[in-house]
Amino acid sequence: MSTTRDAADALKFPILIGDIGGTNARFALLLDAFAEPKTFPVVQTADFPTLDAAIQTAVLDKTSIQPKSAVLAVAGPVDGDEIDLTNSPWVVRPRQLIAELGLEDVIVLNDFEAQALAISSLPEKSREAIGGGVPHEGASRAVLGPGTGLGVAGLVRARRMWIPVAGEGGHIDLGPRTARDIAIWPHLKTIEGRVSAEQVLCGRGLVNLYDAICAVESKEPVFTTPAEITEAAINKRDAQASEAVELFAVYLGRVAGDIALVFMARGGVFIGGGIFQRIIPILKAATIREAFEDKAPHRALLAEIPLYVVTEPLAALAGLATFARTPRFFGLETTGRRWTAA
Ligand SMILES: Nc1ncnc2c1ncn2[C@@H]1O[C@H](COP(=O)(O)OP(=O)(O)OP(=O)(O)O)[C@@H](O)[C@H]1O
Repeated sequence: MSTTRDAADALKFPILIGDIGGTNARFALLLDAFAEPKTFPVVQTADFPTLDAAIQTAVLDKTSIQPKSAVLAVAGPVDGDEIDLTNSPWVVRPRQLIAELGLEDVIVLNDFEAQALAISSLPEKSREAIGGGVPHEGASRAVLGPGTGLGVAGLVRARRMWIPVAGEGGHIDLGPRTARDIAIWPHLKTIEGRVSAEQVLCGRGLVNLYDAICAVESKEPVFTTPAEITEAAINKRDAQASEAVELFAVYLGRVAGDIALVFMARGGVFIGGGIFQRIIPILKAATIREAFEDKAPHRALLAEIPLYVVTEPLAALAGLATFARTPRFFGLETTGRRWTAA
């Protein structure tokens, strides 16, 4: 059973923070309210049988600091005392973490809440603008992150707090817009007949898009992983891989524009996640920007909204750290998601 303590109740330092994706897990320790987080090397979830083993090996065995609390963000719905991860066999058991790691308090959030927390205070050096637009300081923001899946969240400003809104926005429909799209769409693998955004805008989605382009061109696909496709595109070794990466960015710009409309995100739309960071050198900003703004009858509105790529790989950890230090600045409901030692 989780307790009903409020998020505004301060956590005791040192605080272990963790961003646990389907592929990678990133950890840091927060010694006090002012120190920079002490980060640890990124680990692959597949390399450890359990989360507890990963924390023990990747963090606790590397330091003499004993955390008193933990704030973990996981890719999966947080319900109950056993939290399954969507794309990994790990199960998060907060009661077990408290008993075995000597913690007093554990908060488990959704990974896209963490991305939303990250964009509340992302420094300029950790982002790169795609085209124009001017951020409105007190306005809402939004974040999209293609990784193992496609995460989407809004960050709404109300009552002098930031309120992360993490839904399932990665599963909205993605439709064709250009003649080229119309040629490609029939070849995309669907989910129960739908081309959802996540069918295209994530690691396996990039492979889906590449395969569809090969089918249109009557070419046998030569690559099977997202990394092979981006590597071939970066080195200009393969026309279909290059087009797949270019269209991936265009479609992401298109969905980012939709999300901007949903949240009226005059504070900016941010693209996070590992894949986009890897393809920054070959991104064509003008075509992504055009896809973002192509939203009649609201083109003028979109033209004012900034679009950013998050360039800091540990942005979510920084967001979790900001929350862990000052939970009262965030409207985050932790009922059923905060566990305390008896
Ligand atoms: N060089 C690369 N180019 C493109 N995609 C890659 C590359 N390397 C890994 N990927 C893909 O990126 C995805 C993992 O994304 P990311 O690095 O953001 O991990 P993650 O944080 O665990 O993701 P998530 O939080 O969505 O589960 C996987 O689908 C992987 O196949």
